[in-house]
Amino acid sequence: MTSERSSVPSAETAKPERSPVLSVRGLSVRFLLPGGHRVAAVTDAHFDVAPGECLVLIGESGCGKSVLASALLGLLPANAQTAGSALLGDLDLLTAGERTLARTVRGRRIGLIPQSPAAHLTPVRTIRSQTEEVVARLTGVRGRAALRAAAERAAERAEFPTDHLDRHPHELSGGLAQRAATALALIGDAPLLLADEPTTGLDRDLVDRTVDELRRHVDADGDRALLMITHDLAAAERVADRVAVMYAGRIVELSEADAFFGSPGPRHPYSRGLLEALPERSFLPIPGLPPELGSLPDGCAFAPRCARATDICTTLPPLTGGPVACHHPLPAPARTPEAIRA
Ligand SMILES: Nc1ncnc2c1ncn2[C@@H]1O[C@H](COP(=O)(O)OP(=O)(O)OP(=O)(O)O)[C@@H](O)[C@H]1O
Ligand code: NI
Repeated sequence: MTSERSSVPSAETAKPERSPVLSVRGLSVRFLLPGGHRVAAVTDAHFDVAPGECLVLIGESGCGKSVLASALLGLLPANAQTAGSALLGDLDLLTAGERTLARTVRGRRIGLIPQSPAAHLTPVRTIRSQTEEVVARLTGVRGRAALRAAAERAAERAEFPTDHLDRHPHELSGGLAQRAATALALIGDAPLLLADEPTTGLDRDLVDRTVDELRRHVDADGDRALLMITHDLAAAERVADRVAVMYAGRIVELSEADAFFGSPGPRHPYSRGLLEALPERSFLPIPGLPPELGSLPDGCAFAPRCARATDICTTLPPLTGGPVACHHPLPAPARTPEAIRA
């Protein structure tokens, strides 16, 4: 997918001097349960998302991806405790009050592309009235004619056909509902787009179109970034500049997408297993199951499932100093002169 991105100033040109759109440091989330039990849903996450960049977060069901997204949006339930920081510009999302988050962050500084657009859209109102309402709330546009025109522009921006604006959500196909939800998410011109499983339930063509559109919205505005969560590794490969792999609440690998999906491939044995489990690769599932987040082992949580594990894996592998939190990462193959030239 690199060719589709090559014409735009993406991560390579955008990254070096400009400050990140989002900077997450030591983010942890614990759920406190009755009886003193604690669920370590997210542990010590560190990552940046640069202007113009798409970072995709992958990992098996239950590993903490959505909890991480909820933490950024200030939407964790009352029994959650957070640590660390998540800077969006100069605002720490983890310590900001609900009033700030509701008034200035959700919709305005973070555009949320929902998992299930049908559930996110109000069923009893037309797309036009919902779009006009969001335009009125998030922009300075006032007056009937101006709102109508602005809503149509918002629809066009997400390639939602304006002649469908007077329909209700149930009268739309899955793809059009996703575009309507995307149109709403883009209205606030938020610097960060956050998409948690935006392609669930869509067929392959629609998955491709949806992620291509997200990519286009990032490329169209060099200051914007996308953090996308997905199970769908093909969608991740299509859209990502970088990939973060989460296992049992920790980001265990953070790699350039080209290296991850191409050569040398994933370096953490878990990420390698995820990719190799795909039908078009070796189609071999990773043996065993992920651990309970309420009772994690002391060392590497993947060790019990890992063919490369040794005694040292009972200690926690640090992520610092490299992109892979593993005592025995897969080697980066020696680069031949041909490969370097290519
Ligand atoms: N309110 C809560 N109280 C206790 N535990 C919770 C709560 N919300 C989530 N969890 C736990 O946090 C863990 C991470 O859940 P999360 O929804 O982030 O997973 P996920 O990676 O998004 O999975 P999926 O791919 O299925 O969406 C799960 O083990 C879940 O049971
Ligand atoms: Ni989730």
